[in-house]
Amino acid sequence: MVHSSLSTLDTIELRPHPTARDQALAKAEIPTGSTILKIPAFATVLQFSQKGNRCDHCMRLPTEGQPLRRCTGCSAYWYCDAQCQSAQWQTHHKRICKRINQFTSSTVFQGLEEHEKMDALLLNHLVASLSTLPTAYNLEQSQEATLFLSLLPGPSSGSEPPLICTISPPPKADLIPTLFERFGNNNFTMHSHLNSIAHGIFPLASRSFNHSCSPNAAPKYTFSAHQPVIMEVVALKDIHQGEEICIPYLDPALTQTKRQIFQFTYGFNCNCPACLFLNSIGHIPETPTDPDQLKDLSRRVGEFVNVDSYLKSDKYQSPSMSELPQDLHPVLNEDFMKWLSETFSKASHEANFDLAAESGIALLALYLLVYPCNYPQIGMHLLEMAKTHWNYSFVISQPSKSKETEAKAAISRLLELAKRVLDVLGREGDEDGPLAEISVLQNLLQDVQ
Ligand SMILES: C[S@@+](CC[C@H](N)C(=O)[O-])C[C@H]1O[C@@H](n2cnc3c(N)ncnc32)[C@H](O)[C@@H]1O
Repeated sequence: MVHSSLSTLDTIELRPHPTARDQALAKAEIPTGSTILKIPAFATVLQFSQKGNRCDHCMRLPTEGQPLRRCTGCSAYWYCDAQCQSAQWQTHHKRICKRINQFTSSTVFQGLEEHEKMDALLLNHLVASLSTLPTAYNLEQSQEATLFLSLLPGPSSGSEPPLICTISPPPKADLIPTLFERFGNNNFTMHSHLNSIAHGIFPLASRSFNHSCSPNAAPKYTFSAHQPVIMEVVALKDIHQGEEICIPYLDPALTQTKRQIFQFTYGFNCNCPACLFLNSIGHIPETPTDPDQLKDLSRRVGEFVNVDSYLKSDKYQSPSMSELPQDLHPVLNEDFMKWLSETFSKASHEANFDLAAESGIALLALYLLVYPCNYPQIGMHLLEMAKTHWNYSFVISQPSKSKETEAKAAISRLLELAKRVLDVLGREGDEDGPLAEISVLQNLLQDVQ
């Protein structure tokens, strides 16, 4: 049975899928950049690295002159102001405030891996909020709760984490395992400008979207005062009526590890063209260690992908991964992307411009090969390339007039491409993100004499 909150959506409808139960199909034409679904988080938990840096409720960073206020009961949760604190108190904090410190310092909790600790806290936030329903744990009183229970369980999640809150009456014995077996399969890692900050539950999105390594849509997260985080699923390209809408469950660049993660965490094998091709290769050759061979691979992947044409022409079409010749298969090794990314970053910071330009182009080529067009990683990298070019041309060196004109044109093109890609997903996450940065740089570029 399709849940009522889904049947009322005017963008998608669920249809049976051969192996994934259902799939979300576009009800009408969906243009690039449109919002397909917009929903608030049902339960969230901040990553430990973000604790005390962001509000535990709305997840915004504090504004200048207004430090976060700490819960005086437990000292373990931080809020923008009384409104955020009160909202979270009502939804779940009142059930856990007194016990949270004892819980997090217990040997059971301390013995968990980092991600298990996050799951434990998220589960507790979820259970505590179900206990605050008009009749405790009567899930029929919450559309989101019944929808969460209707989600597909993961293959095996291990033993469920301990609970903090003991509510009277306690939940039925099978509720906690039933919730927890849906965690691995359905929870989202929430991010701001590609940095992960929290985990969250968004039942309607979980019920709707299957995975693709070449997704036509992606989730973004927006923060606003006193509200739970909002997830928006945005079309990365024009989606035709009847087409399946898929999002990425994992970074498509995880060429070697994603297969295992799909099997163990999600319980399926991805049969997208890229995964079928990667499976057909079997073992991806090691990345060479010889610097000349690495340089040669970097140059040739750029040629294969035709990065020059991407940078110059607006009619660029990236080649399919399956066309990659055998002698270039080592570029698909995750170590190669890691090496390129580290080389680019180090060279940019050390103002080694030739190396930064060379590795930056090769990394862009690899991104064009593994990511679909308009994927935010591509836009973020184009912005980094523009900033590196800027630093070299206008901060570090004193260019001649002709070199300056050349540099301005190259930087301006990189910024234009970065904006074009990032505009598709649109503003998300924290204030002053990459789109704001692009606009500042574009204005500054106009001022360069
Ligand atoms: C978050 S749910 C997606 C919604 C699901 N189709 C449903 O009907 O509820 C995730 C589960 O859907 C299935 N799934 C998602 N993407 C898939 C894919 N590309 N191929 C096969 N199964 C997939 C897997 O069982 C996975 O664990």
